Amino acid sequence: MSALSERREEDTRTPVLTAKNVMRRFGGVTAVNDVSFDVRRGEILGLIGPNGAGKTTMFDLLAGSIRPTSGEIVLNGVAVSGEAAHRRIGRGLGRTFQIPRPFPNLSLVDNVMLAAQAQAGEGLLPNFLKPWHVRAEEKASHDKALELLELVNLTRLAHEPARVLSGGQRKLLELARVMMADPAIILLDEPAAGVNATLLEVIIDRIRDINARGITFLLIEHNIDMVTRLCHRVLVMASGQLLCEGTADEVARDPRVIEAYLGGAA
Ligand SMILES: Nc1ncnc2c1ncn2[C@@H]1O[C@H](COP(=O)(O)OP(=O)(O)OP(=O)(O)O)[C@@H](O)[C@H]1O
Repeated sequence: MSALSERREEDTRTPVLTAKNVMRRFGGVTAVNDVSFDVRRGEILGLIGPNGAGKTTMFDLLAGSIRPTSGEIVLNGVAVSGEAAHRRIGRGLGRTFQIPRPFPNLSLVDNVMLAAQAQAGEGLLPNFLKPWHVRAEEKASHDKALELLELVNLTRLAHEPARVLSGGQRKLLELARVMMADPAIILLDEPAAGVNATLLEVIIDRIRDINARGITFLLIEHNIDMVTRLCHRVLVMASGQLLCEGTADEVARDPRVIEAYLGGAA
């Protein structure tokens, strides 16, 4: 085997994202307590657990909106715990939010293009110095935004203002926005929440399609049907800790998981 192909093989085996003994306290509350896991390259990994389990805090830690009290986050082989969220986007991490907030009066295509600008941290000076370069970049960005809107079935609405979108369509737009940065991994926060049954099928279908292009997913989801249909593997959190992992069927049968959900409901 050549050095190059060995390197490639190694790359595909390196987890995209790793949490190592991650802990996060808020005052007296330990929201995430000594959690370790890998997100394997190419998989769709689910993160489930009852309310208050620490899932959103874990996402915030992975994406860089908050720092761990202790422990380490490794993204594509690089320790990133001290790095800001926008640096992690540059390293291939995309994140969607439970309640997407597009610019309501801008068209869908402008919303997607703006995501790229925000991600590149664009300054005024380069634009002033090289206007022709900027025009070419804008054209490429516009074309890419249209392609991504097609990928998420929103071509028909590309030039409509984002305010006309339903909750589910906003989630699809968010997916297109996140794809502008060519992520290696996308963290999806409750993609099924507030989405009608028809659009849910479109979202499941689109996530599968994007995953088939080699993009890894980690998703928080309360809709167990969606988790069962989409996820290759599932992690369960409860009271800040990782309770177990397995296929959706395995974790659904695990007495510790049943107890955690029943305990939460009591
Ligand atoms: N900024 C904060 N300040 C204080 N406590 C917090 C903060 N963020 C989260 N917590 C606490 O940390 C714990 C975990 O919350 P988190 O939102 O991560 O859970 P979750 O699993 O995402 O819940 P849900 O499914 O309801 O969204 C909870 O007890 C919560 O009250």
